[in-house]
Amino acid sequence: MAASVNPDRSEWDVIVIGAGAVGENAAQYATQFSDLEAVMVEAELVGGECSYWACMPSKALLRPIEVLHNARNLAGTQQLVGDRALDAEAVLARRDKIINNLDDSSQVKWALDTGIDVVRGYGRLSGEREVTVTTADGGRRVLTARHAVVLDTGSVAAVPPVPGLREAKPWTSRDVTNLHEVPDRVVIVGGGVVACEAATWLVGLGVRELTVIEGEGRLLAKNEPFAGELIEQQFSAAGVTVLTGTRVESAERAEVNDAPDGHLHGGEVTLTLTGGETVTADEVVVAAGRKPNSDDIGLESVGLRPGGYIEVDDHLSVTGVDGEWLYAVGDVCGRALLTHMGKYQARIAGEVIAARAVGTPLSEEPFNIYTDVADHDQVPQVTFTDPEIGSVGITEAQARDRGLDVVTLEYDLAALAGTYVLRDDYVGRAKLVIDRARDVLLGATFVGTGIAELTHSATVAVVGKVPLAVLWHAVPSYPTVSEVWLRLLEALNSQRRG
Ligand SMILES: Cc1cc2nc3c(=O)[nH]c(=O)nc-3n(C[C@H](O)[C@H](O)[C@H](O)COP(=O)(O)OP(=O)(O)OC[C@H]3O[C@@H](n4cnc5c(N)ncnc54)[C@H](O)[C@@H]3O)c2cc1C
Ligand SMILES: NC(=O)c1ccc[n+]([C@@H]2O[C@H](COP(=O)([O-])OP(=O)(O)OC[C@H]3O[C@@H](n4cnc5c(N)ncnc54)[C@H](O)[C@@H]3O)[C@@H](O)[C@H]2O)c1
Repeated sequence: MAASVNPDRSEWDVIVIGAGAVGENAAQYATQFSDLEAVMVEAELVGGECSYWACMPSKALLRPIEVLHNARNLAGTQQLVGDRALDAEAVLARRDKIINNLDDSSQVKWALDTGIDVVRGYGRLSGEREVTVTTADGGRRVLTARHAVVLDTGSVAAVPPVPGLREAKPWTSRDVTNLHEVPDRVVIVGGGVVACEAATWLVGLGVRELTVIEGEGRLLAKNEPFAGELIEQQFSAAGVTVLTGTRVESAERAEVNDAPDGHLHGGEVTLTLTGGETVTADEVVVAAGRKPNSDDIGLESVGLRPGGYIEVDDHLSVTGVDGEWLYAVGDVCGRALLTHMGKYQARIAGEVIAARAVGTPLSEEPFNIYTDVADHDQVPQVTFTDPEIGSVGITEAQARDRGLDVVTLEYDLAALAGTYVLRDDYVGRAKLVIDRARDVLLGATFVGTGIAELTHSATVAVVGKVPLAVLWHAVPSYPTVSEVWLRLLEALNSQRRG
């Protein structure tokens, strides 16, 4: 949908460069309770990576796999589904519906209906409060902001500097979430969140030979160690080869093509690994982290160095720029590369912009709407593997690295009545990291079916610094997975009495 904005208009109160889910929130929060007017400049699709190439398509692909696995592992439904495979075509069709066939009309309509303008084109800062937009036809449009410019330019998949890898035109997260053909043999470079989720749906969709190569000593290295270990066990049981502590030395692909996202990018590809071992596959997926989109957005025009994550303060103002007019939110600020955290930052930035525009002082009280608290060690995340991983706060290793005196508790989730009825072969584990002196939770990790929704209870406990003595009175319903709270607190009580 073409954005219906007066082509001669050049001034708004707020300009947001990048209309990802995060940029949309920044524009909304800056304008909804103020007299400010905002425009979003978008080079591709309004809704950004999350809506079309990341969260939404990936979760659309994973959901049928989870349902099938649950049905396969439950006497009664097991007899119905047997070992039948998913209807891959139907799963891909549902994925396409969920991403609106890469059509952003409904998101543009939302913006315009909300009173937020949209300018299509590539935006670059070209001075203080000034953005120059290059349109698809090569035209240029200079926009000025009366109050603020917000950078929400996101990130792209980082391709490690391995000889031959870039030339092999590997799949990235864009291809693997938008796949249209299911390769027979796949090798994934990286063993983090993107890799583990993608491995889950690739196997579910029928990839016959899958190898995951992770440079660190374990999968999902940012989580508590048991999370990656449980996922590795599940992958091995599904026939996936997991090579940890292994790096790719070189890649070779004789035939490459210009096929669009999600189609094979050439003939077979061979990766040579540390030690000289080789892996050959029909497609290679690079899932080795992200790179911020900050190289070519005009940062130099306001005295900042291009490239890298853009540093912000807790009001999401870009540091090193005077006048409190430049903000950065979402992946490009590097605080937490997650949609929900980016949107939280955007809500803060929007409120700050609206307040500063009318001279309202920003509250310095804890837990106000103008200050980023959660990005400091209170970030929740759910990884939708099978089993799922939910975590919030810091791990035991992070706590100990900071010299904190912590108590840890672990519990086998399979030992609960709530999980016993959920799935016949339940596999799962929970861990709490407790600050001994303050008797509050610093971190929690749950691995298991049905834990995604449990994660928020831990987030409330961590952010609210709920004393464990108080948590004892938060009684979990029976029989639910939440009963793990009771078991963990019982374990703590016995430790203390013991
Ligand atoms: C495979 C995958 C799965 C994921 N799943 C989850 C999940 O389940 N949950 C979760 O919380 N997070 C998930 N993430 C992370 C999440 O996608 C990102 O954190 C989120 O998209 C960041 O939002 P953003 O608005 O900052 O950036 P983006 O979504 O990247 O949006 C940036 C926008 O800016 C535009 N843009 C860039 N430069 C310019 C410019 N110069 N001018 C104009 N427009 C520009 C881009 O076109 C884009 O639309 C996933 C990521 C991947 C890769
Ligand atoms: N469910 C979710 O919330 C979800 C899902 C997907 C992605 N994300 C977000 O997207 C971001 C990007 O995910 P990601 O998985 O790309 O990054 P990541 O940082 O989580 O994992 C990348 C992994 O690749 C490994 N690696 C890097 N270079 C390598 C090499 N040359 N050889 C082998 N291994 C190598 C790293 O050691 C690391 O473990 C994450 O920060 C995550 O927050 C979130």
